[in-house]
Amino acid sequence: MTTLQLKNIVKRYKSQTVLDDLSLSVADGETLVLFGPSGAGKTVLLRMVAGVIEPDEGQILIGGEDMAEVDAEHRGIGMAFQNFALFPHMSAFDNIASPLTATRSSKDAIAAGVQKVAKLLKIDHVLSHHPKALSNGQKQRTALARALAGSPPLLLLDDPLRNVDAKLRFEMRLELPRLLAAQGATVVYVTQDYKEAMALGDRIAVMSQGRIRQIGTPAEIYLAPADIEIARLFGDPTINLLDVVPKEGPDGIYVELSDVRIALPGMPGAVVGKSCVIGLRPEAIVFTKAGAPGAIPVAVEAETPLNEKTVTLVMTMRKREVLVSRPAGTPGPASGPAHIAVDGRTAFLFDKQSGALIASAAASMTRNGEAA
Ligand SMILES: Nc1ncnc2c1ncn2[C@@H]1O[C@H](COP(=O)(O)OP(=O)(O)OP(=O)(O)O)[C@@H](O)[C@H]1O
Repeated sequence: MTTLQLKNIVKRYKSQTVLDDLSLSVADGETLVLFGPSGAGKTVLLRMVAGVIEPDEGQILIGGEDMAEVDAEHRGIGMAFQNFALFPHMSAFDNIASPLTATRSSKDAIAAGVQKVAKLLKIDHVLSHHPKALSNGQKQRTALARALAGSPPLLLLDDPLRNVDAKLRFEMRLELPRLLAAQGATVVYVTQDYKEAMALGDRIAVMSQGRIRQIGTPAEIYLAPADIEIARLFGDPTINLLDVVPKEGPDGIYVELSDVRIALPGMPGAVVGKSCVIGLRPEAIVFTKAGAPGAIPVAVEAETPLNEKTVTLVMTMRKREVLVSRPAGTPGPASGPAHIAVDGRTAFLFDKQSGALIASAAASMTRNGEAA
C-alpha cells in the first residue's frame, strides 16, 4: 500500500495546456476514480504517474517519495492501459504471469496466482491463447489481470472495461470493488462511465479541460454536483434543467411549474428573486392523479422502455420538456394528458449565469441530519 500526491502539475503540448496546475492526493488503499469526458487529460495524467510522460511543472510523490528521478520500472506500479500492451508472442497465461516471474515466485505460486485472478476476471478458459486469438474484451481483461497479478502497491487502470460487453461490464462493476479492496492497493481508475465511477470510487475526481472540477465521494457528487455540467454527467436519463425564479411564501421557498408550486425546503433565502436553473432528477418525478397535491398537468410525448426503467418525455403546458423515470413494470401513462408531481426535497438550484450550484435540498438536509 502507498499514497500518491500530485502537486501543481502542468503539461503542455505546443500551445495546448493539457494538465493545468492540477493537484491531487490519493490515500493509502483508496480507489480514486478519474472521471471526465474524452480529452480531459485523464490518460496523460496516468501516464505521467507511471513515468512514461514527464510533467513540465509540478511534483509527483509516491509513498512520500519524489518521482522526478525515478524511472517507470522502479515506481512499483501495476498498469492496465486502453491499448492493452500485451506481449504478442506470449500466451494469456504468460502475460498475466509476467509480473510474478519477475519476482522469482515458485512455479506453483505463479500458476495459483494467475488462476485466481483469471477466474475472477472470467478469462480462465482462454489462458493458453495468444493475444491475437483473444477478443478485445478478453485482451482488456488479460491486461487487467496482469496488472493485478503482481499485487503492486499502486495500480493505474485506464478505462479497463471500455471494450467489455454490457453484461460483463455490469458484473465487473459489482465484482471489481471487492477485488480491488482485497488487493489493498492504492488505485487510480479512469473511466467515462458515471455508473462505473460511482460503483468503484471511494472518491471521484471529475476532470475537464485539464483541471479537477470537483472531488468527493460518489454520494457527495450525486447529491451536490458543483455545477450544471457535472450534474449532467452523473445520471441516466440526464437531469432535467429548467429556468426558474424562486419565490418566498408563508410556507417557505418555492418555484412554480405551470403555475403549480413546488416547495423547496432547506434552500437558502438568498435564492429568492434570483435567475436560477432548477435540476430535477427524472427518478424524483412521479406520475400522479389530477387533483392530487402538487399535480402538474402535462402531455405525454414519448415513452422509452429501457432495461430496468421506463423513461417518459412529457411536455408542460408552457412547453417545457421534462423526463420522468420509473422502475420498469410500474404503471404509468404511455400517451395523452397526464399529471406529474415533483419532490422538491431532491431538487438542485444552480446559478443561471455561472452554472454553479447554489444549493441542493438533499445535501443541506443530509448535513442537518434531517434525512438519511
Ligand atoms: N503526445 C501528445 N501530443 C499532443 N497532444 C496530446 C498528446 N497526448 C495527449 N494529447 C492531448 O491531450 C489531451 C488530453 O488527452 P488524454 O488522452 O489524456 O484525454 P483523456 O481524458 O484520457 O480522453 P479519453 O477518455 O478519450 O482517453 C487531448 O486533447 C489530446 O489530444
